[in-house]
Amino acid sequence: MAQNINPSFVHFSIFVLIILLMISKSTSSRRYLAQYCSNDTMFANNSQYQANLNTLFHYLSSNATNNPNGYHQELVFSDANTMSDTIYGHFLCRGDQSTSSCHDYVTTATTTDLPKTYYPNRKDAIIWYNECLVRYSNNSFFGRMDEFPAMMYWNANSIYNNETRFMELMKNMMNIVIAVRAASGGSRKKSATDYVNNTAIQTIYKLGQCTPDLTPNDCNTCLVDADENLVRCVVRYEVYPFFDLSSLPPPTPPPPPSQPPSPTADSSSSSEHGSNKVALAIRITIPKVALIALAAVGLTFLCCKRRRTHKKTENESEESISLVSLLFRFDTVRVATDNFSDANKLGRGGFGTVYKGTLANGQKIAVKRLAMDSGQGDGEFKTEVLLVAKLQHRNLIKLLGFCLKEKERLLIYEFVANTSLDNFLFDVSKRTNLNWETCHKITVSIARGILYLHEDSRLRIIHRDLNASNVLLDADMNPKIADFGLARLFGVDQTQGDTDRIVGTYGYMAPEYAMQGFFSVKSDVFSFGILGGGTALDIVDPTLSTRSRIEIIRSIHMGLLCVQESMEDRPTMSSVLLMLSSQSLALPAPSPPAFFTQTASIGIPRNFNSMMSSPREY
Ligand SMILES: Nc1ncnc2c1ncn2[C@@H]1O[C@H](COP(=O)(O)OP(=O)(O)OP(=O)(O)O)[C@@H](O)[C@H]1O
Repeated sequence: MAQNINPSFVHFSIFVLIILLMISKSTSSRRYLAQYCSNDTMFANNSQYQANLNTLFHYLSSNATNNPNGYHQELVFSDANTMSDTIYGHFLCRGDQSTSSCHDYVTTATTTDLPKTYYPNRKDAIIWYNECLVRYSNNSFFGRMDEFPAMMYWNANSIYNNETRFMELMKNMMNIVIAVRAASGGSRKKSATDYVNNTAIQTIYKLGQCTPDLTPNDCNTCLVDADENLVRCVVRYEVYPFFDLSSLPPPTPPPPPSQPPSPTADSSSSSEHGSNKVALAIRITIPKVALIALAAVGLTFLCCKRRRTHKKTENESEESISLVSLLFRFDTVRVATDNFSDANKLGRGGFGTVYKGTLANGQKIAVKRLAMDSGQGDGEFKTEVLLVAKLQHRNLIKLLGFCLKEKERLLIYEFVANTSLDNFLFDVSKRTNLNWETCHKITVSIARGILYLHEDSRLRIIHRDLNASNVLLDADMNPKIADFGLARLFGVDQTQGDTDRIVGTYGYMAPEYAMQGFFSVKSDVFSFGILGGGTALDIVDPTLSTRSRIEIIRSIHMGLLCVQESMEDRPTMSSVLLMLSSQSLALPAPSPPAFFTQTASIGIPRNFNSMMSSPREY
C-alpha cells in the first residue's frame, strides 16, 4: 500500500497519474505498462512531421536489430538550418534483455503501440514496457537531466513491518552495489542487477540502469537519487527474479574468516553477489530483519533521461553515433576550405565537387559539396550520412560529419592523402609506385572492407558502385572504400533487392544489375572481380619474379571467378579473402565471364586455362 512506501513516491506517482498516465490497453503479447503523451502539441495528418516520425520509427526499429547495447538515439529533421519538424527519439532496453527481445519490443512500440497511441497525433510520447522504453519528442531531451515525464508502477502487496529497515536495505543495495557497477559499465551499457539472498525478508531482486552515455559520476548520482526521489533513471525491485539471473556477475569469494565486520558494513546490507563488504553486511542484518513478515513487495519506477556528450571514446559503438553529433556548421566548413576555393578543389565526381580543407585544430578534411542538381535526394543523402558514420573499418573511408544549409549539402570525410586508385592504375608514371606487393595488399584490404560491409558490420550493406575511383589510398597506400551514397540498407537476412533506378559504373556492374536492376552481395563481388583482377592485369611486368607472377595469375583467376555470369557461381567475399590469403588453396576453373565478348571484359588471355595448369611456365 502506498502509505508503506516513501511518501515522496506517492506524491510523485499521483502527479504522474494526473498527467495522462495510461495503463496498458495493448492487446499485443508485449503489453506496455504505460504511455505518456503531452496534451498540447499536435501534428496534422499527412504533415512533414508525420513523415519524419515514420522515418524515426523506422530508424529506431532498424537500429534495434542485433543491437548489443540495447540503446540508440536518433534525430530526424527536414531542414537542418531551421531545424523544422525535428524529432528526437531513443530507446532503452533493460540490461538483461537479449538483442532479439529488444528488437521485438522496439518494433512493437514503433510499428504498433506508438502509432496507435491513445492520444493520436501528439508531437511527443513515451511508452514504457517492463523490458524497454521508447520515447520521441519535438523538443530535444538529449543532454538534459529530465525529471519528467516519469512513471512509477507498483504491485498491491506491501511491506508489513519495519518498512524503514526494508528501505534502508534497498538503498544500500543501490548505493553500494548496483549504482557502482552500472556506473562503471562503460560507454556502451550501464546496467546492473543484484539480489539480497535473505530468507527472513524474502529474496529481493533489484536492477538499475542509466543511458550509456552518462558519465560514471552522473550515472551513479542518477541511480542513487532515483532511489530516493524517483526521478530520471530506470530502477526496479521485486521479491521475485524479474530479470535474467544469468545477467548477474559471478559470485565473489567470501571474505577471510578472520576479518571482523566493519561498522559501515552493518548499515550497508546488500547481496551475497555483491562485494565482500556487502556479503558481510547481510549476515549481520539477517537477525535484525528476521521478524519482518513480508508477504511481497514490488515497486517499479521507470523514468527517462538522456545526456548527450559530443566527446566520443575510441570504442564508441555504432549505435551511439547520432546525426546531431555529426552536424558541422556551414561557416566552419567554409572557413576550412577557404570559401571552397579552386585551389582546394580535389576533384569532381558524379555528385559534386570535392574540396580539401583544414579545421581550426589542424585536422585535414575532404568536403564533398553536393551539386544541387546531382539527383541525390534527401533520402539518399541521409542514407549516406547514417551508413558511413556508423560503419567503421580501417578500409572504409570515415565520415566525420555533414552540413545542411538551405540547399547546400556537404559531407565531411577524413582526408586521404593519395587520392584514388584509378589515378595510379591509369597513369603510366604513377603506376610505377604500384609494385606487386602493394597491389596485393590493396586487393586484400579492399576485400576486407567489402567483407565487413557484407557480413561483419551490424548492418548488411551492398555498395553497388565499387570501382577504382571509389577506392582512396592513404599515405601508406592503405585503401579505403568511399562513396556509400549508393549503398542500400538491409535487414540482417536481406542480401538482395530490386531497383528500378540503376546506379553504378558500367564496366564494373554485374549483368543482372545492369540489365535487370537486381543487386546483391554477388553484384559487389562482380565489381570486386573487375577491380581486383584488373588491378593484377594492369601491373603485369616482365621483370617480375616467378613467385610474384604466380600470385598475379592467382589474382586474375580469382577475378575471373568473381565475374562469372551466373551469380550463384561467384564466390562470397569470405571465400575470396580465403583464396587471397592461402596460396595453396586449389581454385576451381572459372566459367566464361559476363560480357566476355565485349570491351568491358577484364580481358583474360586466350591461353589462361593452360597458364593455370602450369603457372611456372608463364
Ligand atoms: N576523402 C578524400 N580524401 C582525399 N581526396 C578525396 C576524398 N574524397 C574524394 N577525393 C578526391 O575527389 C575526387 C572526386 O571524388 P568523388 O567521390 O566525388 O568522385 P568519383 O568517385 O571520382 O566519381 P563518382 O562520384 O562518379 O563515383 C576523387 O577522385 C578523389 O581524388
